[in-house]
Amino acid sequence: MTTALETPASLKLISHKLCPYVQRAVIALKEKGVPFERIDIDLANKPDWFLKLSPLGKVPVLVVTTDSGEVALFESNVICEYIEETQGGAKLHPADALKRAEHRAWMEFGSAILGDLWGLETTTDPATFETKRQALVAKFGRVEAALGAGPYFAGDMFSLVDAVFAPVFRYFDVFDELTELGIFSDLPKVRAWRAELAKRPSVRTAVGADYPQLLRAFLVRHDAHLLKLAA
Ligand SMILES: N[C@@H](CCC(=O)N[C@@H](CS)C(=O)NCC(=O)O)C(=O)O
Repeated sequence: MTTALETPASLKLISHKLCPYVQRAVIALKEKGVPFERIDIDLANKPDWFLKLSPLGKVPVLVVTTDSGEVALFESNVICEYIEETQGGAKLHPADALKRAEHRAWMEFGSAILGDLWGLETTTDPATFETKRQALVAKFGRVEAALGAGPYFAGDMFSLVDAVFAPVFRYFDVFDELTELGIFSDLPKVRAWRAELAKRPSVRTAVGADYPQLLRAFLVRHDAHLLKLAA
């Protein structure tokens, strides 16, 4: 069935520079070569127009304008799926339904693992910090076990799983450096995958060379207790 939504006239991504959920949508758009407008907002002082658009008050939101009007899509994985379904360019999902479902499951995993990190960020107790750290190490161990020969999650094909995990790794790298999480030391396939993702032009544009510096400053400002835990 063809609907008006399948031919958007314009795409506007409501964004925050440091948000790894936004970055996965940017990567998908860049991989497809789709023109879009990016509007950064201040999450500490959300504008009213944004709160009207975003049911959860979270970025990203993709505002899709068609002949019938505007639709504000939220949830980054849903946005990525919409981009994949409606835009030409390289395919970012496998053609096989079972493989595609597997990929979607790993996209969810990539979101959940970010949530686990944020649970750890708010911890002030060293014992809880260590328990959560070990849980993360175990989860990345599952990622290691799921990886094949590379260079990407699905071999030669860059997919939405790669788009989801590339910003996750960039986020963890900064966090790892500040707190000595030591998550990746025994995970050679994850390390190799992470290095390949960092080279990808879409990832470099979406995450930006200044990202580690900006995120580090943000974490130090908002999560100063972590530095004490790591000391
Ligand atoms: N499940 C959401 C998560 C998005 C999310 O947590 N975004 C954060 C920034 S990285 C946000 O907007 N936080 C603002 C808030 O919660 O007030 C998605 O995948 O899009």
